[in-house]
Amino acid sequence: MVTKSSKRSAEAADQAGITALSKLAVAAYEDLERELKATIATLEAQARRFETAIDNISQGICFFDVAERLILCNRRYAEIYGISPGKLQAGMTLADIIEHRVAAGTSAMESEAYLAFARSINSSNGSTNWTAELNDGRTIQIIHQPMPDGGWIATHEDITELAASRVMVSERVSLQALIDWVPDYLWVKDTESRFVVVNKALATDHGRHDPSEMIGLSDFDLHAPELARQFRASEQALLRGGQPMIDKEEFIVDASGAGKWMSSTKVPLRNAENGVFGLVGIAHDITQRKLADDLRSGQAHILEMIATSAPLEEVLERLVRLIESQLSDIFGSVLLLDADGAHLRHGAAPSLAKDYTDAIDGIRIGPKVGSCGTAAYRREPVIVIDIVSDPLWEDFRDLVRPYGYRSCWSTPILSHTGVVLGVFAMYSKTVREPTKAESNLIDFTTRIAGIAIERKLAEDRIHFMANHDTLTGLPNRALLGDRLSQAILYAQRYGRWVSVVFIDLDNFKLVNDTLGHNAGDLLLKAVASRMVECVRATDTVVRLGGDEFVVVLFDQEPNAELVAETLQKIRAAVAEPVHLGKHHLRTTASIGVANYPDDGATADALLANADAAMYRAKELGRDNVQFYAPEFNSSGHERFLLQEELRNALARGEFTLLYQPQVDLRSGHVFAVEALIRWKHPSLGLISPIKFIPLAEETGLIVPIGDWVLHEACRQNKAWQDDGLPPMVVCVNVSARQFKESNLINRVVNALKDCDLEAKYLELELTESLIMQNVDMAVSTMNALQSLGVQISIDDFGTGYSSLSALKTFPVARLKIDKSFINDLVTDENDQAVASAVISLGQKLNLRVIAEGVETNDQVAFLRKNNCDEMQGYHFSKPVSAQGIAKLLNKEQGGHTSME
Ligand SMILES: Nc1nc2c(ncn2[C@@H]2O[C@H](COP(=O)(O)O[C@H]3[C@@H](O)[C@H](n4cnc5c(=O)[nH]c(N)nc54)O[C@@H]3COP(=O)(O)O)[C@@H](O)[C@H]2O)c(=O)[nH]1
Repeated sequence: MVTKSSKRSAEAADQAGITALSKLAVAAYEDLERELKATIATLEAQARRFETAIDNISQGICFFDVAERLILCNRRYAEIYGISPGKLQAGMTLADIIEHRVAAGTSAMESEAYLAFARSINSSNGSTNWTAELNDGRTIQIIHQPMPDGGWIATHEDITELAASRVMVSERVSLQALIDWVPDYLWVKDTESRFVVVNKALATDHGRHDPSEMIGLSDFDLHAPELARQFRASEQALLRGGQPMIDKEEFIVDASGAGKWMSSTKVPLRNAENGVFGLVGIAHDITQRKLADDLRSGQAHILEMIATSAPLEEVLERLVRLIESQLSDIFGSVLLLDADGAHLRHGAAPSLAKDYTDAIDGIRIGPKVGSCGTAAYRREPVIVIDIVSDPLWEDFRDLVRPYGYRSCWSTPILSHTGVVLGVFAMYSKTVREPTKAESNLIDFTTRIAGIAIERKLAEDRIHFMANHDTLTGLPNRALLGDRLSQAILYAQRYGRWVSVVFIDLDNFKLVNDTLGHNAGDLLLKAVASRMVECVRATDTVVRLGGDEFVVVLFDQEPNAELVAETLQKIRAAVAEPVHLGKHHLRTTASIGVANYPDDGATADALLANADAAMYRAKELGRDNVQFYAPEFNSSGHERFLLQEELRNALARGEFTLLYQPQVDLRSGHVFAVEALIRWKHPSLGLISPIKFIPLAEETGLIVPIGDWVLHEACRQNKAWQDDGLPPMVVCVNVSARQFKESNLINRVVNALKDCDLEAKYLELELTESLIMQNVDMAVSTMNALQSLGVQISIDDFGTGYSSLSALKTFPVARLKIDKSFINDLVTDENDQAVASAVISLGQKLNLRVIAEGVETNDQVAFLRKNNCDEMQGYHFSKPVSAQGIAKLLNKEQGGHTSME
């Protein structure tokens, strides 16, 4: 039971309890509040740390509640979407934020579409990873994680660059297979010239098994530094300038060490903003085309060299170098076959060891002389695969060993007529046969080398012919000037003499005319080689033409006697008989000498003076030596004066005629006279026609002078007849110039008419050489003269070039054997041969033959014995005046002067 006190006390106790409880409650609340504050502070600190932390991560992050309100987002999120952080407040709806993004151009889609999309992925169970392609071109990767309360957390990462590389990588992966099929090099490089994409061809040639091994490498990892620098420099320029490089030829060395010519094209790569972010390259191996081009242009160049007469050594060297540039491990060599046809001489071997080429220079060809000597000998290619074991090289193995050549393929170089000109050889340091390409190049080289060598030989021949006499092989006039000038320079420098010797063979023409040109040629050759034997190798013997020679005695002691000794040697050598079958030909020489410096300072002066001296030798009866004397040349001035005098001589009546009788050898009676002109100069005295007739010819004065002779001879002949002397023929010499005058016939007709002389008493003497100048014209003029009744004879017969066939057609009555054949008739077999040949020729052609210059009984006896018809000469009478002839004929009529 409950009492009052107990109730009160119970109530008091309740009050105290309540107070205590309330105190406790207050205390508990305060504790709680403190704790709560502490907790809140802790939480706030955590929240700040969290915010700081999420603000510093590289991804954007955002939290949304179930009502699509923003709880939290970091700074990166604001950055990614281009919204100022101040605008992004907690509590903003997703729709608001999307509006901001649309406005900033950083939305992937329109607001409604985006909201729908966000809600759909938020309603899915798990997280969603997706990429948003923003309107501004960036790619954002978003991982959306729904929360159990219906809100969500999402991270946003800008993966634009990554996406690009991913594209590249994925494209690369798909392209790789494709580009690996391409045989050319294909690659992509970044802006640092590092390979990003490489095809198999490029990787393999640069020693990489897989193209991926090349990624990240640069040219410095593939090529020599210099080449790599060049590539980098050009690529950097291309990347900077943005201009492509098209088909540039570049030389590289690949991993195997082989050199290659590439035609490279490099094009800059541009992104959407047109910025250059790399380059793509493609390179095509043009080594073969380049070699073919080089071969073609090298070939053309070599042919041009040949055509422009470049030195043979240069042509051959170029040729060998061209071949070597086309091949690897090949050393070319050209050896030339010597003129003796037995030895090989160095031609060109620019890459062979010099000691080796020196050692084989001059090697004799033969059946077992390595590759080259054997090829030249056999006239066929000799392919030695291994020098060490091939028996052909047995004798040369030790020679070649130090140089390491192991195979040698030699092919003869042939002329177009198949003559061996040399050999072309390819040496290799490996034991092998030639490849097809090498064989083709061997064919090409031997052909071109053949052309070059043949051309050189032809040029040498032409040069030799231009400077030498073909008959004797002696230098000719062209070379004379050069040699003489050199000799003068030398003599000038060392105080020596140069002797210039003019040599003219005496009566050479006779040999030619009587025994034929072959005999003449043999005589000239024999005489030429004898002259060469008489002088030193440094002297020069020149044939000027015909029977004229010049000897230049080089580096002479200044001593005329020593020069004379050499000349006497030459003279004696020339005079030695030359045996031609049964004939023993003998000739003599008229020699004139002029010495530098006494007789002339120049080549021309020395030659002119030596010539003048030679003429003096001729004048003095031939077969002698004359040293030049200044007075010889006064003849030039003399000639000039004479010419002036000659012009007036006719008007002044200074000419006169002498007559030389011609005698019939059988009856001994005079039947004709030859009219011979004389010039009686008032102060110079009697001048020989030998001196003035050539001058009259040269000046044309011979025409009026010849006219005067014709008239005077006809007049005198008629006068003799009128004086009662027995009628006879008067012979008048007609010179070449006169004969060519178109009105010669009229002149003759006039002379006969004026003098009232019957034509049959006039005979015209024409020289053989005059007739032969123009046979047709001569024959027609002779026919015209003959039809007048005038007789014609051929003077100086034997000294010209009449052919028998031509002679038959000449309307001539007589042949006159030149007196040069009569001079030594008794002693000289040749003269005898000529004289008797002319006599028998006359008999055959039914022509009378007269010998002129007959002086001795022996000559007369020979002529009679050989049935010569007539003679003229000092033996019977010298040329005499007209009165002298009258006296002589009167005596003859009285029976006192015949030859019997
Ligand atoms: N166009 C003309 N030419 C003429 C004329 N008159 C002469 N000539 C030619 O001049 C050359 C020299 O003549 P010339 O000095 O008169 O000599 C002649 C004779 O004197 C000489 N001869 C005669 N017999 C002998 C002899 O026994 N011994 C010897 N040493 N000489 C002799 O021969 C000359 C005659 O020669 P050719 O005429 O060949 O018969 C001479 O070429 C004359 O032709 C003229 O008017 N016109």
